[in-house]
This record gives sequence, C-alpha cells and structure tokens, in this order.
Amino acid sequence: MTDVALSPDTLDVEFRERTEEAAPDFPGVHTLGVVDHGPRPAGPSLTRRGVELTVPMAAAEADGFAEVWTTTRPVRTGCHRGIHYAYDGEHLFCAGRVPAARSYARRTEEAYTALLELTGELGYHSLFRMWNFIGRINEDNADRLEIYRDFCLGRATAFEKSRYPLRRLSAATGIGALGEGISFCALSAKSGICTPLENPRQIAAYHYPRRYGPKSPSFARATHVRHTAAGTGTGTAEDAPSQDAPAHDHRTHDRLYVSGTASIVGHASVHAGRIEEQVRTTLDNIAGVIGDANAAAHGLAHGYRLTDLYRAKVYVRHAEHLDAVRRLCAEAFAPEAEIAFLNVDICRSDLLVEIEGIAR
Ligand SMILES: C=C(O[C@@H]1C=C(C(=O)O)C=C[C@H]1O)C(=O)O
Repeated sequence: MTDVALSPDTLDVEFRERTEEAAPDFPGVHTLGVVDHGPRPAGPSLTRRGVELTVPMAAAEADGFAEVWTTTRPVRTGCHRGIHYAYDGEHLFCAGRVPAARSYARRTEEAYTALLELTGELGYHSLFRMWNFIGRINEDNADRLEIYRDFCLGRATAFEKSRYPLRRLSAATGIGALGEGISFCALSAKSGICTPLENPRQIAAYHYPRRYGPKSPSFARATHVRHTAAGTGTGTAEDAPSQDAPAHDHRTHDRLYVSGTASIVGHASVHAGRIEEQVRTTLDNIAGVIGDANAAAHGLAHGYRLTDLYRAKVYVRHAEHLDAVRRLCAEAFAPEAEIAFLNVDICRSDLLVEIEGIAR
C-alpha cells in the first residue's frame, strides 16, 4: 500500500461510500469524475470533483456506492453540446444523459456524435471504456422496438457516420438502470496505447446477427491500455496545465478493462433460467478474453487471470440470486478484489447476470 501511496498510478479508480467526500487521499491526486450509483438520476454536472454523474442503479440510498476516477495530473473541465467532460492532458472522462423519451435512437445518435466530436476536437482519440445505463432496457419504446435495441441503433449510427472503424471500438457496458432515460460516460486516452480485444468464445458484438436488433451493439470485449503519465510529446501547453505534474514523467502502467460479460457463447444466450450455470459461463468468458492465449493473439506481452481483476461490478437481475452470485464470485476472484453488486436488468431478457472488471 505504501508503495501505491508514494507512486500513485496516473489514472485510478476506486469504490467509495456515496456520502464520503472525494477529497484527495494524498497530495497530487485529483478527481476526474465520479459515477455515483444511487437511487435517482442526476447530472452530469461539473463540480470540484470533476464530472459527476448519478446513475439510478441502487434501490435505496444505503445500497449505492460511488466509483471515483482519479489522476495524478491537474484537471480541467468543460461542456460540449450536453457532454460534460474533465481532462488531465492524457485522459478524458465525459458523461451525458438522454432523458426519458418515446424512442431513443435519434437522441442517442446525437449524444454519441457529440461525444465523438469532443474526443476528436480535444485530441483524445482513443476511447477505451464506455458505460451505458439504460432505463426500461428490456421494455419496448413507443414504436415497439426494445429500448436496448433502440439505443444500439442510435449508438451504431453515430459511430458509422463518424467513420469510426469497428475494430477500434472499445470495451463497454450496456446495462439496465432504474427509472427512465439513458445515462452514459466514457474514458478516452490521448497517447496511451489502446488495444481492443475480442473473445474467441464469442462472436464480436458488432457482428451479432440481425435477429438481435436493427444495428449490432458497438463495443469490443475488452480494451488493454498502456497508460502513460505525461504523454509522448503530443500534449500541448494548453491541455497539460500542470505546474505540479512532474516535468519528465514517463511512467506507464497497464490495465485491462473488461466489458460487461454475460452467458453468451457465439452469439446465443445460454443456460436460460439457470443462475449458477450463467455465472460459470460468464466467468469462463472473462477468463477466455483476458487469458494468455487471447492476449498473445492480440499482440500483448501477457494475459491475466480472474484473480488479477481488482475491481469488478456484478449486475444481477433477480435479488433472490444475489447470494448465489456473491458466493460464486468470491470463489473465483482474489479475496482482496473490490466487487460491487447491483440488482438491475441485463441487455437481453434471458440473461440473469453480467460481470465487468479491471485487471492489472
Ligand atoms: C452482455 C453483452 O452486452 C452488454 C451490452 C453492452 C453494450 O451494448 O454496450 C456491452 C456489454 C454488455 O454490458 C453481450 O452482448 O455479451
């Protein structure tokens, strides 16, 4: 721990109590963004904690937690067409919200187009992680299209029109939220080296067949990021505003951001109605995407094991399955891993559980 405190990673994330002040734990740590998992949606807004977004994911005030993204570099903030953002010269955290509507595709397209414009204009070209918190995810919109599919249509259209190559899509989560409307946030890097990974056990989500909706989901199974502290010389004075950042700081650290993963093999959901089997298949899928063989196939120096996941979020559709899921996760992950459990819906109505995480 001392080691970490003396040399904090450039970008880091931790789970905190919702009520806890996100004051820096030690000098030189700044907050880029806070994703507050609470009972009601709020924001995004700009505060002294960077961008704050409250996503409605917890049934009661006491059940929630805050995911806090910190950086060792000073932070600047701004807003572009409804997308609130904070950046540190190397990482960009941004968030937006599409309010309750009769259908979501057009507004989602507008919001993602604004997000992609922003990453381009600020020069944070490498999206490496996206989250989408979707109210009434398995219900139909006013045109009888499932809201998840409605959302996927708008998001895919934004990527297509922005000529974003499918093979550069990043890790993502598209998960149910309480209430209505869609909240989203994303992280993008300036000079960090980002490698999207696919899973040999699964068809790329962006190639799912048409039966799952008019446009396939736009995401990769994981993104490996070699984070750099000070960039590689592409940062300008304007967006490297740091008097207190070390002048020649070329530290790097690697992270593997794993997408929300469920009991899907090929493109099909498997083990409908069976929670334990779904958890095991989900864990096998994660092990497959992060493991040595798949890492090597993507040109990475080494892979990871389930015990290398140090933060994970586990989404469970039915509250009565929580105990079983907790038990299976405790068996699979390292004892010191921080794992948050949320009782929300999943993108396909036959999926009971979904797990995402970060490995180091
Ligand atoms: C579970 C899956 O997809 C979910 C939906 C995602 C999205 O639409 O962004 C990303 C990951 C998962 O949260 C899957 O297709 O395997």
